[in-house]
Amino acid sequence: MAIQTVGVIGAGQMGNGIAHVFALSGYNVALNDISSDAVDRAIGLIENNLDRQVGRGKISQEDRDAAMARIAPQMDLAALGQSDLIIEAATENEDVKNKIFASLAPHLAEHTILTSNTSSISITRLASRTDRPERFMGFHFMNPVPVMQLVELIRGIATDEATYKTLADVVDRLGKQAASAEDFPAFIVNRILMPMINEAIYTLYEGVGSVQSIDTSLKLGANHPMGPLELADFIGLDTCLAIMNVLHDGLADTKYRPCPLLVKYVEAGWLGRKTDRGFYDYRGEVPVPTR
Ligand SMILES: CC(=O)CC(=O)SCCNC(=O)CCNC(=O)[C@H](O)C(C)(C)COP(=O)(O)OP(=O)(O)OC[C@H]1O[C@@H](n2cnc3c(N)ncnc32)[C@H](O)[C@@H]1OP(=O)(O)O
Ligand SMILES: NC(=O)C1=CN([C@@H]2O[C@H](COP(=O)(O)OP(=O)(O)OC[C@H]3O[C@@H](n4cnc5c(N)ncnc54)[C@H](OP(=O)(O)O)[C@@H]3O)[C@@H](O)[C@H]2O)C=CC1
Repeated sequence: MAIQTVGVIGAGQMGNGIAHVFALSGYNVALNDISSDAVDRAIGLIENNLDRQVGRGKISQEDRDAAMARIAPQMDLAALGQSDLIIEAATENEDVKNKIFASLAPHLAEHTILTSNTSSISITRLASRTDRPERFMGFHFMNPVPVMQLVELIRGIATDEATYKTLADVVDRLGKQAASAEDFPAFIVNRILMPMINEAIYTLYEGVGSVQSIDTSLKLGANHPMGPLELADFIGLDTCLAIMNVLHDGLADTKYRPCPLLVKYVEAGWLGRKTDRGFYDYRGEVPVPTR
């Protein structure tokens, strides 16, 4: 099936990046969130990011204008139901995601493909609560979406071949690269990345190194583009904790125990860049370590 219209639910850092790349590739995008402020912020960010791409000669002004014209804010979730493809990119919480899919159910067109950008939650379980597990898939973009090449494709137990093929074609049209992952907790990228980030937080918790020395070590000693604590702040500490909890619960192995310091930061509401404070404080000119 050829996808033309896309509904994106959740206009946070992933939702804005997903809307950006789909619009730039010629898809019509309806962008939804429970908060109209979040949608307004996302549209502003997309404009800035497209402008930067124009400034660096990556895209033309015409491409930028056409992409912006293809993005429509849509506060009515029901109106997304007629889209060819829906990408749920709301908060990493299974209840939130189930409620979104339940609210959408009465409004869906027969052919609509449902996907979730979840970082960790079982696709089979999310799909089983909908009326179309065969047309449901994990569609996992990486942050920042306009820059990162990979999209993980995760089939639930019931996902049909036509759905998989349609999404693989979409990834091609976006100019990105797909990797298939089986439906186990946190799939591939986060199964490997998140325990490393959690271990970096344990390294801080146990006093082995400071925020600065841990990040410098991995940047200069292992050539990572960002240190693990900087990356955790970039992803969002609430999302990191949610992923560790899914790994811990789903694989029942203590090696996935979330670091108590990560829990404390989330309890404080210090969620990283999105709240201006996490392992770094971003409120000044330059980020300052908080430990
Ligand atoms: C949690 C999950 O479920 C899965 C995940 O996503 S895990 C997270 C995966 N992501 C990562 O690991 C990111 C690691 N970090 C990086 O790769 C790099 O630090 C980075 C690409 C984010 C920034 O790179 P940098 O060299 O420090 O910065 P900079 O030169 O300013 O940016 C490089 C490019 O990215 C663009 N960019 C940077 N941040 C951006 C953002 N938030 N949105 C859009 N574009 C962005 C810049 O415009 C620039 O584009 P051009 O090459 O077209 O000029
Ligand atoms: N951060 C990352 O690096 C990556 C995240 N992901 C996944 O993408 C998803 C989104 O993450 P991210 O963008 O970082 O999160 P954010 O916290 O930046 O954004 C989530 C957005 O979803 C909104 N939201 C919450 N509930 C609903 C709802 N019922 N209907 C519509 N919108 C809702 C939130 O609104 P409010 O703030 O008002 O609650 C917020 O605007 C998660 O599943 C996450 O695991 C995947 C890859 C990378």
